[in-house]
Amino acid sequence: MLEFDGLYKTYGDNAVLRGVGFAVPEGSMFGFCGANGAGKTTTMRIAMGLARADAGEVRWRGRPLDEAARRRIGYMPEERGLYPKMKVGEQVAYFARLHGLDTAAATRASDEWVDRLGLGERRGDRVEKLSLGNQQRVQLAAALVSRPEVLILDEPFSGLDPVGVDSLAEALLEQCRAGVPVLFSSHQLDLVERLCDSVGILARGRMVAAGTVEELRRREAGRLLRVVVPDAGPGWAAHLPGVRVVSQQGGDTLLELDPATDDQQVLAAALETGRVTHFAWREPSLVELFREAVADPAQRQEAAA
Ligand SMILES: Nc1ncnc2c1ncn2[C@@H]1O[C@H](COP(=O)(O)OP(=O)(O)OP(=O)(O)O)[C@@H](O)[C@H]1O
Repeated sequence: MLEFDGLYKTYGDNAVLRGVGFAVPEGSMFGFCGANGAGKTTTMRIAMGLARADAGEVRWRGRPLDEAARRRIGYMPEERGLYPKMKVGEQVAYFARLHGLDTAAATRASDEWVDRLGLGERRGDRVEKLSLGNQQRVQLAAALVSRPEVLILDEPFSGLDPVGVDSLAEALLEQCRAGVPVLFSSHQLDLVERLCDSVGILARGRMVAAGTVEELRRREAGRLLRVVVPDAGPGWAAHLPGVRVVSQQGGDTLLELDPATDDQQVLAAALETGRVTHFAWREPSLVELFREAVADPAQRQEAAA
């Protein structure tokens, strides 16, 4: 288990982390989400010893991470860290040697990962000649080449085309299946939903939501109602008590109901407009869960008032 426990970090008067805690079991994939500037990179940098926490610690298999343990972590930093003049194959082999492989093993591992990430034909090219997405693949190969026990990846999918996304996703799932805990940050919530066993959403210095996507959904279940009323005017639901109109396109309306609101009253109001062709609870998407979780509670109360 990779555990983040009670992390605090303040830069000047900016309290970035205010008690961040979560765990990534071995063999599972954790999607680390949060708005820009929420503190995801800071959390990962603390794990890697690149920033110091004011309080709290990160443990791997019950022990606080030290330099030796960190050498067994595959890390992809946000700022990336490739040598532009080095050739792709040499670059990946270089990272393998940094993690303790001898020259022959490093070359073999480099060849394997360069091929698996679809860079075989670029092996002899300098990194600087590669597109951004291909440089990203080299960076990933560098994180994977030492057969790490843990993977910590800062926005590994950003900038990749769909084929790149698929090959990266497959590589990460394979690591998971081999028992490696994988933590990655991403703003691509569809990907997080598709790949991750669990998700954490960071906001206001804390994990405001964490669990499987199913658990997060259940927490919000029974709140989103889709009603299709083809003959209704645009404002038909605007003044219903305990109801917020999330979206409306033509008669296709998505409503959020307060827990105490009676759905049958909403149905009655819908019928008053004419035909009702669809009336059903809808599971929130991860994007909707994210919006809900990161929304400032004070603003939400204001909006409801
Ligand atoms: N070295 C630093 N000195 C001062 N402030 C910093 C430093 N590093 C990060 N911060 C601040 O900490 C906050 C969190 O930044 P961080 O990069 O961890 O967020 P993030 O969730 O990774 O954001 P993004 O999704 O945009 O990458 C931001 O307000 C940032 O300006």
